[in-house]
Amino acid sequence: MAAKLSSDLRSGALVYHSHPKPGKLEIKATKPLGNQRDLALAYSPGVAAACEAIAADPAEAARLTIRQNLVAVLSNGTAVLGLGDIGPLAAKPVMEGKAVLFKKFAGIDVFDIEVAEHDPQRLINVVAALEPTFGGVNLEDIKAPECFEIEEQLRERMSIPVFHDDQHGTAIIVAAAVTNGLALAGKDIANVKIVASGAGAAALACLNLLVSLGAKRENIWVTDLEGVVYEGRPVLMDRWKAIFAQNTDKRTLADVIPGADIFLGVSAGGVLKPELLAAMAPRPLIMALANPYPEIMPDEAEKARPDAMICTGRSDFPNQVNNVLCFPFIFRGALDVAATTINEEMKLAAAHAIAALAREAPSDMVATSGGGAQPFGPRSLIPNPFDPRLILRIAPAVAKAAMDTGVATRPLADVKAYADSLTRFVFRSGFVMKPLISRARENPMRVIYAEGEDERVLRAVQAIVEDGLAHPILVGRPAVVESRIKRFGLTIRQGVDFDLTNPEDDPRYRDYVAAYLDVAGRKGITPDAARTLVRTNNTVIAAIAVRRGDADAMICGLEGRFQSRLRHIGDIIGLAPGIKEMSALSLVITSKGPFFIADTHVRQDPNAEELADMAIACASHVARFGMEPQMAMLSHSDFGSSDSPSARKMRAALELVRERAPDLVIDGEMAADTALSEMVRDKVYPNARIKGAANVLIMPNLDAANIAFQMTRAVADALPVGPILIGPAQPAHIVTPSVTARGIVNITAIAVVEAQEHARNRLASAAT
Ligand SMILES: NC(=O)C1=CN([C@@H]2O[C@H](COP(=O)(O)OP(=O)(O)OC[C@H]3O[C@@H](n4cnc5c(N)ncnc54)[C@H](OP(=O)(O)O)[C@@H]3O)[C@@H](O)[C@H]2O)C=CC1
Ligand SMILES: CC(=O)C(=O)O
Ligand SMILES: [Mg+2]
Repeated sequence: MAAKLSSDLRSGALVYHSHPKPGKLEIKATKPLGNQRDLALAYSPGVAAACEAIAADPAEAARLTIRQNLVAVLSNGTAVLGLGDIGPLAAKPVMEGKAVLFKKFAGIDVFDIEVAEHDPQRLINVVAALEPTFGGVNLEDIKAPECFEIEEQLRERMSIPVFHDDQHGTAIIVAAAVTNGLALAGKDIANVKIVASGAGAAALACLNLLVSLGAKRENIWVTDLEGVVYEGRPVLMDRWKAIFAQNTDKRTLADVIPGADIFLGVSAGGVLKPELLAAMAPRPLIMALANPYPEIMPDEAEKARPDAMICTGRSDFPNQVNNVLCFPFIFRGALDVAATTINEEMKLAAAHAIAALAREAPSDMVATSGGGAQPFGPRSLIPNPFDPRLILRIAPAVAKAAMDTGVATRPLADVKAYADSLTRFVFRSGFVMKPLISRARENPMRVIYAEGEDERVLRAVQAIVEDGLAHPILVGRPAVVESRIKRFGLTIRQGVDFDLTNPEDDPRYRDYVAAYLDVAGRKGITPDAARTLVRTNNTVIAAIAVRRGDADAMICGLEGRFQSRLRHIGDIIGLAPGIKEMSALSLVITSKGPFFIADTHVRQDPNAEELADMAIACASHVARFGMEPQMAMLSHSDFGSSDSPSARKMRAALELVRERAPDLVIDGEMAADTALSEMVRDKVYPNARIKGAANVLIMPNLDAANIAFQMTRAVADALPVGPILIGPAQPAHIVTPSVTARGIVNITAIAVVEAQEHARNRLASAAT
């Protein structure tokens, strides 16, 4: 008997589904509906314009409605996971689940549709009639053999992709796992023996795709509820199964499994008994993919065959061979070129992209998803579902295959630009960071990382090197860095991809001590203290490297206190001309857009002068993101409504900015809602200079700034970038201990672009 769900998982899942409100989905409006005019545009009479445009040209539906991004996840509930024919209502949680995965992994909107219809022909009519609603149809958990006929007919009748996920999504990911598993075992697909348990939707589609990859039909043995599928079997046969019928007197799974290189289980929990594994070929690939209970639990399989590579469909074991690795991305690619179908070439392109991705070094984002980030090997034959590169690799490959085979009705002008644009689904910071990432790549500078042994830095450096953003220098002990790189399965190499400064043994040690004494000797630092610090304090080492020109920018702060890091940077690197004190600008990316907050980390209670300096300095940092700064001096007071000292301070700061930088778009003093909503602002002070939502919020003091920043992060699930340190003479940034590897990549791009500007300024001043 297969293991059942643990009571902890069962009760956790029921709470997850019922709280805080029932189900996993809701409909969200994407347009404002706040006044009479919005109503007239969204609905009658304005909506008629959109209707008439589509009536005149149906292609306009892609521009004026959600259709091109909307997929039906449709089931009649006849083969729900491995739970069987539990009916359409009980299938609804699975369909809602698929909808969430489509949205989460590929930004595709889904209506889940559960149809109470067993009759294939009537179901076909229902689905075909839905064509005007959707850009694609994902058929789900419809049992074999009816599912074959249903899909076949719908593909003929409909001009949008119809894709039975249990067949083809599963087949694609199985093909990728088999490709990689056989490569590791050193076996050729043409010679391997494959034994399948299950002869339904998933099994037959997987076997067909394996045959197109080179597997020999005579090497494939299929079993189902009746046992071995053999020629002339009188019961439970259909024309799709018959393709794999063998001329044999073998009748059971136990009869056919000896010598098998691959066990493909897409049937039901617990059907593969551990004692059967002993007779399998060396280094067998065991795919126990029934959900939620696999044909054999991995621990049992491992005990019986320690040399086996084991996959399941579940997320709580390594090697999750599940169609979630495919369906969001194959639809993304198909929808983005308005493909009329998903054909064999598109499926093979997806399978190859998935197999190839697993062989790349693991991604930093997988490490933070809790899914583990194992390097390619028997326990990591295929990518983790949280691997952000899935969409970046699969969707463009599929879109290109659709274009190459002539089924794309809206071909892409530039596949590379399309692939770049997909980063918006991966990194919430992707769009906002894009201008800086592109500029960093143009001229990567040397960035030194004080905490060069930290896992997040190493994972970030892998991404930075792959993306060509910077030449990293790690402060760290070579043996530690080396062993961690190996442990995390990264491919970066010292001396090739990054340089190393070893605090315990660097030939420049004496010079660094001398350089440190040069700048800090007059601040009470004795030579003895300097020698110790230059051996033990990695922030000091990184800062001296920047000062001496051994690096162009530094990043520190993964551990320790912000203020002590700041002091070292101030002492060693010093302040840029015209800057009296440093400050910190933080970016938060929310669902309503990005905005900057200053000063979130440095100055306790800046006066009007200091606030004005800070606002002017912030503007150039914001401009690097390709945004026009719309700045607001924030207060509890709205345009003079209060005369408190802090309101007067913000008014005075505004006046100073206006004198010193008259072109800056800035206004105040104003409350936060006045700054963020034009509608509110129009009521308070319609003549304000800023337009739309302010994107730079200058706060009256550190408490206000830091609280606003942390609250936005927590309440709005906003993504932070920074803090960006403003004011050091050369680029230096202090991240916070909660930073992720992606956060380090982002701040690196910022530092590189700053360093490029410094280099240009140095050249310009040398020339004059
Ligand atoms: N990991 C993944 O990504 C995926 C996993 N699956 C899993 O695969 C399984 C099958 O799904 P699907 O193909 O859609 O369903 P189908 O109903 O189309 O097929 C089920 C097949 O399994 C066979 N079967 C059922 N019980 C047993 C048993 N005790 N012993 C041997 N064979 C059995 C059936 O035999 P018969 O033909 O005789 O009725 C049938 O051939 C499910 O557990 C599902 O969760 C499916 C899709 C994706
Ligand atoms: C994963 C999936 O689609 C299934 O088990 O049915
Ligand atoms: Mg399914």
